[in-house]
Amino acid sequence: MEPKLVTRRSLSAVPIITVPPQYKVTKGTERSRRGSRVMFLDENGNEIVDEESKDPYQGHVKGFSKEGRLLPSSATLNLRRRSTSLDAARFTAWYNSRRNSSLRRDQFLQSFGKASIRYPNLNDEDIMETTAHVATRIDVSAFEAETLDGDVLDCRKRSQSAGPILHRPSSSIKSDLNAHKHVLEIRGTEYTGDLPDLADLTAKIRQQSAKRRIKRIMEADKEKAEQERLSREEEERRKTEALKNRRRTLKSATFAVMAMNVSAAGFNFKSFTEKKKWLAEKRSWTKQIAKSKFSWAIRVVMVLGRVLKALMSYSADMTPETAAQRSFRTLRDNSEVKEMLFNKSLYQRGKSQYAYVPSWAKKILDKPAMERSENELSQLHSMLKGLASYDKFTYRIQLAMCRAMTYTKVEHPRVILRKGHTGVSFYFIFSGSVFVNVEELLLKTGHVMWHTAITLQRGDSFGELALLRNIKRTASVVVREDAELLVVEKDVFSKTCPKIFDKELVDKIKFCKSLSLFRQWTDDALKNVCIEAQIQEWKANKIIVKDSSKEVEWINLCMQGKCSVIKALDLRAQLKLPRPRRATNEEYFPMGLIGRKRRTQSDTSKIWLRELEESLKTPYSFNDSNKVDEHRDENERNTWSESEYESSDDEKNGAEKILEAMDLPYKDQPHAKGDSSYILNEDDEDEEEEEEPKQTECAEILPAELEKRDNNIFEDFSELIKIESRAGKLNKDVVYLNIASMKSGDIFDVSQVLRPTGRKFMLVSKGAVMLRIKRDDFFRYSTKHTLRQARKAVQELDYPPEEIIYRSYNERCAWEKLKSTQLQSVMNTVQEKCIRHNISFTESTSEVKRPLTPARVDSACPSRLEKFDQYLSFVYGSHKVPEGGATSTSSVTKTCSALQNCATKEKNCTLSHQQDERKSVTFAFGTTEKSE
Ligand SMILES: Nc1ncnc2c1ncn2[C@@H]1O[C@@H]2COP(=O)(O)O[C@H]2[C@H]1O
Repeated sequence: MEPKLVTRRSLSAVPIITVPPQYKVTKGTERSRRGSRVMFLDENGNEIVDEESKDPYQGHVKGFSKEGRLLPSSATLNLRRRSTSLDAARFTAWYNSRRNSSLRRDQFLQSFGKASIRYPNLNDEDIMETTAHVATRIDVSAFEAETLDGDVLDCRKRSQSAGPILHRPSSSIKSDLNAHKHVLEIRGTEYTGDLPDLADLTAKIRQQSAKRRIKRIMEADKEKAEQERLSREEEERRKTEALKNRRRTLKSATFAVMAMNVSAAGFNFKSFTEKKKWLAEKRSWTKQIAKSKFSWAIRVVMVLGRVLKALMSYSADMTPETAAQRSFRTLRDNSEVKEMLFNKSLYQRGKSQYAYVPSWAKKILDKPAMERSENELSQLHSMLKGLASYDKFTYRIQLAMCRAMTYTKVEHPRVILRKGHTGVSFYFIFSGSVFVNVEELLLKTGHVMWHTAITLQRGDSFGELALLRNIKRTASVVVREDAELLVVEKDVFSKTCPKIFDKELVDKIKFCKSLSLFRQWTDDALKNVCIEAQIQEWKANKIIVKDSSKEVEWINLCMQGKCSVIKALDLRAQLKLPRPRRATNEEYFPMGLIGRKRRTQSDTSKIWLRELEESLKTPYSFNDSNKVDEHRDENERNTWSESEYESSDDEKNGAEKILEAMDLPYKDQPHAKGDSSYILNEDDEDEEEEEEPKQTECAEILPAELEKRDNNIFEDFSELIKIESRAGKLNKDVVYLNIASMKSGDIFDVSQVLRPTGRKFMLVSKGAVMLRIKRDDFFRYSTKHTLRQARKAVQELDYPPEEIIYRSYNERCAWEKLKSTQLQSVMNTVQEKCIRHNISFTESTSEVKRPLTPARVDSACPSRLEKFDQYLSFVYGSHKVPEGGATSTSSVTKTCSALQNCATKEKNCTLSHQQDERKSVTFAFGTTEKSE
């Protein structure tokens, strides 16, 4: 008997239960009671309908046919439930999971228990085929056991005699249900396929359904949110629209009202324009008033500020000094708290150093020596100034080295020099650091070991020994940190530099010998002082010393050319002149101080070297006739000559003197002289205290800034006056007076050198060559006797005291005033005459009506005075000019006699007490000196 395949869509996924004849079907399962309808189909697949009610039969089947007869035992009843969507979903999940397993399709169908399944993925015909031969074998229990959890029957209740019972298992039954066992039990050995794991299946279905549910919920939420958003937007749009409409309506209403008003009032275009104009004017007045009020307020604030400032300064002047202030001032004056005070200049100097060689300097250093311009050399020189080893050379040697040096960069751990090699260059370290390694003989063990003698860093130099002593390299130099080196070649360093040094030394000694200050000095002492001394050339108008009371490190002597000694007179401060400070002997005679300087040179191009050597033959021509050394013993003076000096110095050539000036602590060691290749060491233990090189942090400075910096140091005098004036247009309280001029052989502020007075003078060059001697050296090599002599010699050279300078200035001012008054009176008389004679003075069209003033006459001298003469002759010429021309007129005579008187008076009063011309005070206003 073939079961009929139910193909109706509504029943498509609903399993059909075939009831074997021997079973009774009990009507009314739990599920059916809850709504899953159970249908009974006959063997043809038709619904069994209740005879009486004509409704589909839903009661239990007790083996009756639809006619109420008992069905034959062979009859088959198809019992089916109405599907629910849940069933279909579960089935799909189940089917999918099974399909993916290794279960064969027929087995699946078998295991599922039905052939009457319709599912889109299954071919109807396939199912038909399969179900045809399996349907008979499948019983209700098998289906029930395999079907979804809700429909699993409790097979334990089943008995051979009892009919199948369709009911929902209770949860307790479900929990310990072991379905596959029952399936096997039911199926016997016929079934060989995989058995579904019900727990897995259930979990999977639940999981999937939960996921779907969540997805559905999320989608619903999303949709809801979207809808809400849309509705909100719509709402807003509607609101805006409404507002717009309202405004539009309002506008049109207002316009209508206005129009009505205007038409009612009778609009007058003229009055409207006037009113508009008036309103604009009113606005501008208001603005102006506000502006003027504001400027008034500013002015008031400024005036108040000034008043307050004045009051503050007045009160500061009037406030008595507190005890603490007084004691601090005393300490400061006595230099006892010198270290405590912040030295700004030192700080600035530190800042201006370079960390690395700047690119512009590298460009210059790349050029051949001959192509480097003077300007470039001075830029290089400015950059190198401050390097300790560079500063030890004299100015001319520094310049020679600047012309010749090259740049090189070496990286760690390169060996720059090797012990025993022939020396070819001398090196300055600009950045980085190097080890100097020497071979050391340990006397205790007899071992020779390499030992780092020193770590050299920025500002140090090396490689001089082999060049100056003409020996092999005495040590190896290895790069410690990547280093930038400035290299000076052997020719320049060992030949030219000593020559320059020798030449300069001879000049220096010769010059010093000609001065009274060094009259009593021995040759050796003089030579020692001169090794350290420096020759410097100065252009006109450069400030050599800005404040003599502070810059006491050097003694300045004029070798050649001229300089002016300037006193900046602060007119406000004249009433309380500073009391000269008396220093202790120790402070000003530091016999134990040590100071050093050095000189070197270098280059590649031989032409410039030859030129330089040629130029060395010309000595500095300092003025011997001007020397103050009038009382000097003629014989003693004659004993000194260049040739004698040279012959007396045989044992020390220029190179050795340079080494001396370089002040190297190791220069006398045997290895440094080439006598031994080892340093002898009695200690076995290496005590290596490596000093960390201090790298100066600083920014790169461009040449322009460098120039500026140099200008700050060696300022222009005219610049200085400009700067001073800038503060308050023209600073009338400070005047610069030229109190003396220096020529060859003069010493600047010599009294300050021997016993500082704290007086401030400025030294300005008019184009000069100066010799700077270190003050410490001067005192180190001088004896009591020579000092006494020096003091006596320089007594006459002191500058006039402040009182005298001040008085001279006042007298000069009085004279100027008198002069101008007299001139004015002459001018007035002349002008009166002109007017009386009704004659116009037609000197030039632009000056016709302008009265002549003394200032104008003064500024135009002498041409103006000539004109004045012409004018007088014109006036008197046409009306009988008296004999003798203009000068014989009474007024002019009167003027001349007045001028004469004034001049005499001035002459008398100008430093009448000072006979020496050095002490005459002339006046410098700005850079222009007004000579009498
Ligand atoms: N003991 C030392 N301490 C510091 N530097 C040294 C010492 N010995 C030699 N040098 C330097 O190392 C350089 C090696 O080459 P030079 O001999 O030409 O010059 C040498 C000096 O500049």
